[in-house]
Amino acid sequence: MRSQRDLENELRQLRSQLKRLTSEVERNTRILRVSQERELTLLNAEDIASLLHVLLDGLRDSYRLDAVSVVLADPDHNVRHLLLASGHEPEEFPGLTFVDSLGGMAPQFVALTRPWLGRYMKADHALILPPDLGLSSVALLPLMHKGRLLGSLNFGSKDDDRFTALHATDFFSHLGVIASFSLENVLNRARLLRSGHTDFLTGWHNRRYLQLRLKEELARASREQTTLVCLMLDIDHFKRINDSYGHAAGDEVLREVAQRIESQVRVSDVAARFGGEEFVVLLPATDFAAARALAERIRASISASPVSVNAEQSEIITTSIGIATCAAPPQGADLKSLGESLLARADVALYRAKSEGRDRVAVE
Ligand SMILES: Nc1nc2c(ncn2[C@@H]2O[C@H](COP(=O)(O)OP(=O)(O)OP(=O)(O)O)[C@@H](O)[C@H]2O)c(=O)[nH]1
Repeated sequence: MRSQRDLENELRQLRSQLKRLTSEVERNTRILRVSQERELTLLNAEDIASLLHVLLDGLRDSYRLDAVSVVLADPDHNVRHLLLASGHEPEEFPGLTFVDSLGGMAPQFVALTRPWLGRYMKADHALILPPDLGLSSVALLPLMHKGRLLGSLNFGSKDDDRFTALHATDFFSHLGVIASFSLENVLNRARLLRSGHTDFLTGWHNRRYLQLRLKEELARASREQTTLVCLMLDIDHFKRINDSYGHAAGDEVLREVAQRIESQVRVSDVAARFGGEEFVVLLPATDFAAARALAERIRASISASPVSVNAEQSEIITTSIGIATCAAPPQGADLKSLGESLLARADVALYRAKSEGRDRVAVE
């Protein structure tokens, strides 16, 4: 039979075990509650800026992290412009980095389809989480949309054991999915607000408008039996402007280039910003010789005088231009594929102008 003392000992042990378990359950309940609250805040974010605040500051406080960062692939600067259009500068969000491509940011990005947890290595992770914070472990959560890696949400801790390859990653996967969904949601809301036919940066028409007008102009060319010419223009080595002077300077250059093109074309021409640093001009009822002369004038007007990149500095900007022509389409022609082929041929010519040395006009 067990003695009174044994029983008392056992009871004491049980009590302390119960206390430990209760506090563990309480802690887990608290973490679960905090996680659920955070997830709701993420899902309810109404705009990009609020979402970024929740991701960067909210998650850091809720999960008591030493650092949080977000890296987003934004090669066409679309996300940055949506952010600017909502009245916020990217610089307001320390911890947010935009890149043209994720490759080279961290070796794990090559195949980041699930969260990666492990040691913080300066050589591998300095571009995504600052090396001067004394971080010891990291969790990299992929931000995906339709199977494509859009970026990553990154957690850093000074604690070696906080994120290790031994940890279960279900919690992080779930959070990554919620964060990705919330990001796509606020981006779509912002895009909707700005949909329409105007390019926010230059005030020019955008690609959607160009595609509509292209079909209309081809229909007219078919009706009136005239030729339609397409100029596709791309700024040379534009990445260098962004890299040397920053994104805002790059934007200024884009605006100035748009103005210089505009000053050369007729009101009846259709000019649009086609993509990042690419512009398209459609010239209805124009013959090839006139179109080529105009392309040369545009090219010369852009490189003729330097463009200011900030209050003190300016740079000579050059452009490459590709020209393609569509002869009067026969009645009943497939205008959609004619339009696609015209743009594609202008793009091939543009590519040739680039490969032949840039700052020139090339013909299909
Ligand atoms: N500031 C700014 N940069 C943009 C925008 N859209 C695209 N870009 C940048 O434009 C650059 C285009 O670079 P690339 O396609 O490598 O071409 P490039 O440097 O112009 O070189 P080439 O075309 O080969 O002469 C990328 O760095 C984009 O991030 C924008 O709206 N604003």
